[in-house]
Amino acid sequence: MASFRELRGNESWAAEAWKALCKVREMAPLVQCITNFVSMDIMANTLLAAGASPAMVHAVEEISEFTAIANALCINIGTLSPEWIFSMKTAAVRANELNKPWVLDPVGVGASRFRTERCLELIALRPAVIRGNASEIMAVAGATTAPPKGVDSIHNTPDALEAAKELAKKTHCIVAVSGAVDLVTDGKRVLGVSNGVSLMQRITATGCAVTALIAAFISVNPGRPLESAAFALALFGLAGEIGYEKASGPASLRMYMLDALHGLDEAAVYSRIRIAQI
Ligand SMILES: Nc1ncnc2c1ncn2[C@@H]1O[C@H](COP(=O)(O)OP(=O)(O)OP(=O)(O)O)[C@@H](O)[C@H]1O
Ligand SMILES: Cc1ncsc1CCO
Ligand SMILES: [Mg+2]
Repeated sequence: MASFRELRGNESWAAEAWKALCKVREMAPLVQCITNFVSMDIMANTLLAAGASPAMVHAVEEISEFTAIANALCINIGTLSPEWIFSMKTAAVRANELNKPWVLDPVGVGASRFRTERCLELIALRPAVIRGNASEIMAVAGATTAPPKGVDSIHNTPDALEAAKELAKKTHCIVAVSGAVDLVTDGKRVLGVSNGVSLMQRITATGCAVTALIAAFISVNPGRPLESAAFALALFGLAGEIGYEKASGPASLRMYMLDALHGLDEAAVYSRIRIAQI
């Protein structure tokens, strides 16, 4: 196989994605997750399958000590309640104090005033990455006033591109929009990731899981949040593609996808990662 430096275009993205995955496997970053009840299982299993170490810790009494030992923090507003919001904000502030990266998943934002206002307050605390589906990113950016369909998207990622860029510029966060082609932007550059299978949308909380994976990838490459987000999305999508080869529906896809993420090897990553600068 050609050396990393000789590679160009998609092959060089693949080489970097592989390197990033190896680093996650080597360093096994501890990812603190304050996440919704639905997602806890698949999120923890996704992090473990990728080689990271998950911990679902949300009691406010523990935040000061726990965020201090975590390598990254994932905050997800899926099953929001007032006590959890307090934990989320406390953890985000603690992560900022300690210079640890944190990512935000704005699940179902736009569905209620409570959810939208709390989400905007969290964004004001400056996550490294905001990852949502197209409808969520458009709602956060104020680009749609149409009520969302709960936690599912009613838009495609190209519909959200301008909103994502504006949001990234305004907030100084990386914005990642998941869908058939995932889009990741810092407001200027845009990376498109076309790995994945549509059946992944039929498994609850795959989006939540990939947001936590982004946190793991950023923690091992803190200077490169844009690329780290793209690598996590691409590798998770690739695991979905490989899992799909054996799956007969969403339940078996969930199982085979986790197996595929655990077993991802250099050959598969080099030949199948699809990332492009748009
Ligand atoms: N049409 C599609 N084709 C291929 N992959 C897709 C498609 N839609 C979503 N995905 C992939 O599925 C994963 C979950 O993305 P999705 O946009 O469904 O997240 P979400 O709506 O936030 O999900 P959840 O709220 O259930 O966690 C991502 O890895 C994404 O790339
Ligand atoms: C189904 C569901 N409801 C709140 S959070 C969640 C997980 C997918 O976002
Ligand atoms: Mg979601």
